[in-house]
Amino acid sequence: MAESLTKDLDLSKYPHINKGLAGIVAFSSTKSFIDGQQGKLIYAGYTIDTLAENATFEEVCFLLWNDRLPTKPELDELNARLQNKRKLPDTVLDYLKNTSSNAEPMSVLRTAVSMLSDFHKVEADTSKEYRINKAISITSKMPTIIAAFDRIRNGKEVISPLSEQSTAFNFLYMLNGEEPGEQAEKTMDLCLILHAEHGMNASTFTNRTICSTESDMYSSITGAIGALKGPLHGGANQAVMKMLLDIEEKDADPVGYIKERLADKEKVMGFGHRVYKTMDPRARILRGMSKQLSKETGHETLFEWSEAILKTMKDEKGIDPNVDFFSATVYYSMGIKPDLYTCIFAMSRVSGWTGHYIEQAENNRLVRPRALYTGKKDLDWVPVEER
Ligand SMILES: CC(=O)SCCNC(=O)CCNC(=O)[C@H](O)C(C)(C)COP(=O)(O)OP(=O)(O)OC[C@H]1O[C@@H](n2cnc3c(N)ncnc32)[C@H](O)[C@@H]1OP(=O)(O)O
Ligand SMILES: O=C([O-])CC(=O)C(=O)O
Repeated sequence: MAESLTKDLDLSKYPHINKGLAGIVAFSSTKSFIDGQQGKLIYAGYTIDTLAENATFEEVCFLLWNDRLPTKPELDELNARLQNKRKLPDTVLDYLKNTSSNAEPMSVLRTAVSMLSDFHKVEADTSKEYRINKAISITSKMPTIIAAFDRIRNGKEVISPLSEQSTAFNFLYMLNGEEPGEQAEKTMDLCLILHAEHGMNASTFTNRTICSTESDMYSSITGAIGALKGPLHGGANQAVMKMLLDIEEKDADPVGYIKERLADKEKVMGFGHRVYKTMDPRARILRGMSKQLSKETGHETLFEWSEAILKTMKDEKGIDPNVDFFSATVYYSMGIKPDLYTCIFAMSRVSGWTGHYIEQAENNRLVRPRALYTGKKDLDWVPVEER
């Protein structure tokens, strides 16, 4: 029942706090469905396996923005619109050139996306088409920001985006300065599909909360990037790689390393999930990709350690890997620097965030939960000299 507009809640009747909002259903959504017991994930009707096998990232974008797959002419049109909007405004490029080479890539991405709003008039246009246009613009520019920053910090020339090819192809081209092969493009495309959407996770919730104040899409996506950056959320993928490289550097036994972490009550990155109580279906797909790529690129040891860690976590804690665990070794095998992994996650998840933004804006109510006050009340004022 809707909260009364004339009467405040009696908080004494709500003594239970759902810490971390666990189990609270705050929105309805057509974007994705997760069965945490069965390990099933659906984007707008299609299982993640169906999409991984058949879709392109651009088709997934269309699906998340329109709740249906595109026809061929619609997909061609979306591809062309994404390709045409990849170029960054000079002011954003200047920012990337002037930022410290030690800056965290996710912080740079967050600031650069926020800067993009300067180049869009704040209009009272609330049409779906207008919002999709903004979603296309942000989605198409995020890969350019990430690749340009990485090249600048390594003293390399920035590569201008292509006005053709897929998001995955163009990103790898701008990052590496050479055209990717078919397999590299396909792997990156698959990673983008797998990370695109995941219900009411922390960054999507942040994005919808900002949207609910009738703020603009750039503000929502900027906030979402900030939420994704943390190691309990998207930041876990780079933390996984840091852990594997630490094991390598210390010449440690991966099983002993993990057992020590657990004995110290530390979290092992890339494991556990608020919703999944079994293997994350994306981790299952990424595991296969990691196995194949590690073999092809001579990183089999990293894959073997990952498998040993997986078994140890299952045996010791009964906890399964999440999407961030095997994506780390997939990106590593592709030669991508670990501190870019969360940016790649963001470059995909922006499709889900913007889909949720549109959905929230079309059926909005201000997000405003309550907190149970546990402080003192009605204290007497003590002048500053007497405290
Ligand atoms: C894209 C994504 O955001 S996927 C998640 C990425 N994050 C990570 O990989 C970070 C590591 N994982 C975690 O910190 C957690 O599993 C989270 C944050 C993802 C989920 O957290 P919650 O649902 O709040 O579960 P919570 O942290 O309460 O864990 C429940 C129990 O499992 C344990 N546990 C959960 N995850 C882990 C882990 N990765 N390593 C060790 N123990 C863990 C907790 O210590 C806790 O044990 P206890 O009951 O004995 O205290
Ligand atoms: O759903 C969550 O809590 C975390 C997330 O974004 C994901 O797993 O992709």
